[in-house]
Amino acid sequence: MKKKVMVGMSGGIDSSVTAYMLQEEGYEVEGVYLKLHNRTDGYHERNLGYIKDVAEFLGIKYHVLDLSDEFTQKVYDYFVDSYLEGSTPNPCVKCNRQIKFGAMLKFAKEHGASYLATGHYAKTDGKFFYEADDKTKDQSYFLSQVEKEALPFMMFPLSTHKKEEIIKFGEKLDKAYKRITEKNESQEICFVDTVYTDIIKKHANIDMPGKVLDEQGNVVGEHKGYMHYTIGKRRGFTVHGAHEPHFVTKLNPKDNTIVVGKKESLEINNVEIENLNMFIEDKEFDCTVKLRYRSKSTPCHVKIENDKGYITLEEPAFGVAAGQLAVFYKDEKVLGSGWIKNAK
Ligand SMILES: Nc1ncnc2c1ncn2[C@@H]1O[C@H](COP(=O)(O)OP(=O)(O)OP(=O)(O)O)[C@@H](O)[C@H]1O
Repeated sequence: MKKKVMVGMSGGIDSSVTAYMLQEEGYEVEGVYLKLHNRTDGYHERNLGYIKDVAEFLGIKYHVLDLSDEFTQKVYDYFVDSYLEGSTPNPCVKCNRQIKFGAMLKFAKEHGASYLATGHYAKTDGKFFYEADDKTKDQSYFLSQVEKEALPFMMFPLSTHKKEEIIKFGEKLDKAYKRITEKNESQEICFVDTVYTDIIKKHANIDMPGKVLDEQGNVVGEHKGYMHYTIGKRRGFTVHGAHEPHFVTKLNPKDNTIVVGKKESLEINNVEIENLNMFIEDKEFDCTVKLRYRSKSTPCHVKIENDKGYITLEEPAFGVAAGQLAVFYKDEKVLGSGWIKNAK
């Protein structure tokens, strides 16, 4: 009997090709579309239109799973609250753990699927995640908080293929392919159409001018409201009499002040992390760490004690923000990750 694979279908080219490839490989494929937002602007109808075309072409069944309440609670509210608290969120990491490889995986298992496949660019052998071959598309950073129990059920068929092959496969989808590729490229964060402040504005007054402080606490300028800034930002505030660029080093939501300093004040050598998700048992090890998506990997030493991690960097990093994720790598293998609490 053919093994069943549930494919998370977004209506985009990557997940459509994922479904097609798995069918060609001989799996019984079913699709599932997650309704993640309560949008009423035709967004879901449009995506479901693309999915219907692909499903008809492949002759597969697809489901619609409404996870909007769970998504609001676990991803959207966390996103808004983080900015209110002066930290920088990573909603895709939360979504992968709780929604896509939490609730969607549960749904796949309940429907008799042996695997859940998505169009993510990453690899897994059931025990670890690895970077995708195409490093410019790699999404292993965003997957590193997924519970290790989920890994044996995950499949990422795109990760071993070149983009040209994916396009070739896509073209075979014919009419469905043409419609999918007519739509805009998907955004970085699925619920942010423009900039993050447009979302925060719906929940808080973000335009509250305040004082810019130097590292000694002296008032040196003005800003537009602390929620407009993230660590490392260098524009949108004034610093009287400054000749060199100044960067945001700290946000103080309590008194709506921001602290700025020169480039060297962004330098950090030690990072404390919490809520770790580790794929190895070691409590002390050497590896490399990414402190932001797309940042370069920095060699480091890690010590884990009482569910907290202490990272000593071998070379300084700049502009590390509380709330972002530190992801550990050994070459292409993801060893685990934790949320950044402090950096100094
Ligand atoms: N609303 C959704 N419902 C079901 N699965 C989804 C949904 N959104 C994303 N996914 C799955 O997660 C994968 C990665 O999501 P991401 O938003 O990074 O994809 P993408 O590169 O835009 O992919 P696609 O071209 O398939 O839209 C998708 O390829 C798809 O398999």
